[in-house]
Amino acid sequence: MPFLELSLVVRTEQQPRAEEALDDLGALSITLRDADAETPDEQAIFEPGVGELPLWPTITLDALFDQHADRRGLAAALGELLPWLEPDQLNFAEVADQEWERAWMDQFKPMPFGRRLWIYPWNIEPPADDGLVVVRLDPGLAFGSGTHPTTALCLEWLDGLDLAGKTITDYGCGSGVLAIAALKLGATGAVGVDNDPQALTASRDNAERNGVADRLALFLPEDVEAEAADVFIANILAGPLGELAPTFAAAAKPGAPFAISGILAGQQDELLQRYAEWFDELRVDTREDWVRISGRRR
Ligand SMILES: C[S@@+](CC[C@H](N)C(=O)[O-])C[C@H]1O[C@@H](n2cnc3c(N)ncnc32)[C@H](O)[C@@H]1O
Repeated sequence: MPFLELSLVVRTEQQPRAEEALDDLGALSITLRDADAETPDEQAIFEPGVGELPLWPTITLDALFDQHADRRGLAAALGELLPWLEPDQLNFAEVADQEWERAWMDQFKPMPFGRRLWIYPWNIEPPADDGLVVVRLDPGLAFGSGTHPTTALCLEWLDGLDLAGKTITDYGCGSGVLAIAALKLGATGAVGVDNDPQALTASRDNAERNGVADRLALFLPEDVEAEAADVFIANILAGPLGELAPTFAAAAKPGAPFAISGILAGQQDELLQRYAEWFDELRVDTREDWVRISGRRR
């Protein structure tokens, strides 16, 4: 399937906001490159999804959209989200599906999180060891392989909970990695929510791959039909986390442990204030430049 690629050249300090805007507009994947690199060999490529903050002075963000996406509409919406954007910072191209989005899978190795949990690429056979909880994953174009610090923060938090017999809601499920990990750690049922239909497809495929599809219900945000859960987790971005706080409060049972991530260091204070309306025992944990807030529904 070919894609529409929107490339954006920005200064380093503009990158987080530009990436958030592309994500909000529904980019299927976002890759970061050094805009000043002259040869492909010099162009270190960051993993898809929300990126780190590289030291390059200028950065090219390559965002993939559905091939039928409206170029003019995207350019106008970006102009509203990023008022400093000049037309010459933007470029559209059609790209063939060269499976390039999978090239990074070669770098994707088994990774441990917490005491028992491991994420394995779908094409590597895990060892037979009853003490390990293994999630087999093919993120495809959806975000969530475990390589990003925010996913890692969430996986470690899940590994530290007693999930036996519990239900969980994973809001912004991406590849389904968190919901599937929770099910493999003992949760009886999970709800995954994402506003990207491609993420729901990836979550379903991964749930099948892990033999937990019958315990995972998947919804677009507008279609959610689910009771409040025993545990709640959301790894999105600070903006939507702030807006969705009342939705999350309603989705978590009284006393439910909750965690949110996707928060850049420095963005946590406003969220702590907002979530204190519904959640207690709030604490902040950090990994690289990213933050996880956890606590308990009042
Ligand atoms: C950073 S990824 C997290 C994926 C996975 N849960 C993980 O931890 O790796 C965020 C996901 O949230 C979804 N998302 C962003 N804004 C959303 C919103 N307002 N409602 C539902 N999903 C949203 C994106 O499509 C994306 O799949």
